[in-house]
Amino acid sequence: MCELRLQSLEKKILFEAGETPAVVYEMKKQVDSFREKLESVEHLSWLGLFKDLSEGTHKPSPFYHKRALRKTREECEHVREKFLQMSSLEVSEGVRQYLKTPTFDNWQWEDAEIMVLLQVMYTDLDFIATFNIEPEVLQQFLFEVYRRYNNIPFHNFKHCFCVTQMMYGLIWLTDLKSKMDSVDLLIMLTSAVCHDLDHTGYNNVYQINAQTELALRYNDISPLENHHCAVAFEILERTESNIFRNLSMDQYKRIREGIIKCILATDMTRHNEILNKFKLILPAFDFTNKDHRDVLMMILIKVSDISNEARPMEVAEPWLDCLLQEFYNQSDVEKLEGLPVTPFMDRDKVTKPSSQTGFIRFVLLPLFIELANLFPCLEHHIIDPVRKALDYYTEMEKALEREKKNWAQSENAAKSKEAAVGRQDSQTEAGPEASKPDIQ
Ligand SMILES: Nc1nc2c(ncn2[C@@H]2O[C@@H]3COP(=O)(O)O[C@H]3[C@H]2O)c(=O)[nH]1
Ligand SMILES: [Zn+2]
Repeated sequence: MCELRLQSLEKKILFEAGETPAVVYEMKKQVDSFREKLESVEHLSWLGLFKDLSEGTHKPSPFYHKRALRKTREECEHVREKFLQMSSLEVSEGVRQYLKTPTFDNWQWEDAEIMVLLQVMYTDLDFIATFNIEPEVLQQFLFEVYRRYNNIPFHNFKHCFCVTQMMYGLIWLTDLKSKMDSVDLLIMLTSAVCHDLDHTGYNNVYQINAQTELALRYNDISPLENHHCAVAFEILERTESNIFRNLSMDQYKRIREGIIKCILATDMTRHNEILNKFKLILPAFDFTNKDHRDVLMMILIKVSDISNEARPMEVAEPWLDCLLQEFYNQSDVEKLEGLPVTPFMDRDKVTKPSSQTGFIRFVLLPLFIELANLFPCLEHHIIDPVRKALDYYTEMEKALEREKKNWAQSENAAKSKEAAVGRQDSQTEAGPEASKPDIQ
């Protein structure tokens, strides 16, 4: 409204005075800046900073604007400066060891520090020395990766870090350094770093149903995963951020093939296909067999990708809140746009515990158990916490059911009481005659 009025005023003045007066120019600037502020902080509503006025009315309301996902230049420059300042500092031995465990708490670290921790992983796996990666190139690569993760609730830079950190932890816990060569390990870590680049918070089903640019580009075949992978190689195309620039052509080819395989394996529609392949080779698993190693690498990135529940409850639970925010947002948008609504994302159908008990029982545990068949030490590190989480959410689900039942009962009791009072009132209103038995 305000903007329209300004436009018409501006036109009038331009017509009469020949140029835009300073006062109108100033007002225009203020309107622009206010609009920008509104759009760029809209996504923060999931933090509870903004009230959703439609709450309780079941009116769908997307909580972040599709245009406001990208990081601003200022934000990136600020983090980059901090990262570069910190990158020369020595990270203590205690932190380096902690970084190798699934109990690591990502919420204690800000983005610039996370970039330093990623640098530590490349260093401590000896990649810097083995593949002759220059520190500035690794820093530029990590910065480009940071820049191309969007400001969305779940598939953001912190998720990229968690997946990479779990992969890093699994490599150490299972002593993969003694079983696979450095190229494979480099493929695994870098795939984890890049696996969700430029995710916009809307899954493949949405991309396909909404016929987005990505779905059109990739013919509905894993549009997101293909995109994450393409963005990874866009970053690696540039000499200044190409951490593989000192490798031989053959090594580069092998790494490219490996990264593509790993990132494409994160499409959950391929879950059963990949898990069944792994189950088939498991009884005679052979680390010298390339096909076996390839399947294991796909399983490891899949496990890392969905491993939040393998972490301590204080770390895992906030991640579930973030995931549900992203799910609910997608289903709200689907409702608004008249697209089929993805059932497991629908706020009218899914609760926190119902989402988790099903996911843990039917997806997480069956996958994790197979990996632990190959590496029994993982039972304690990643399966025990997942079982605990399952108990926790099963209890929460029961409590919720009880509450629903109690609520329904008290609602019914209130209704019958109201009805009884209503009957009494109507009898009194009709007067004593009305309550007399009919004697005719
Ligand atoms: N319900 C539930 N789904 C999860 C969890 N972690 C990962 N996922 C799902 O698994 C999917 C893995 O691939 P995506 O990142 O596309 O999207 C992820 C979510 O849909 C979790 O803890 N709970
Ligand atoms: Zn992911």
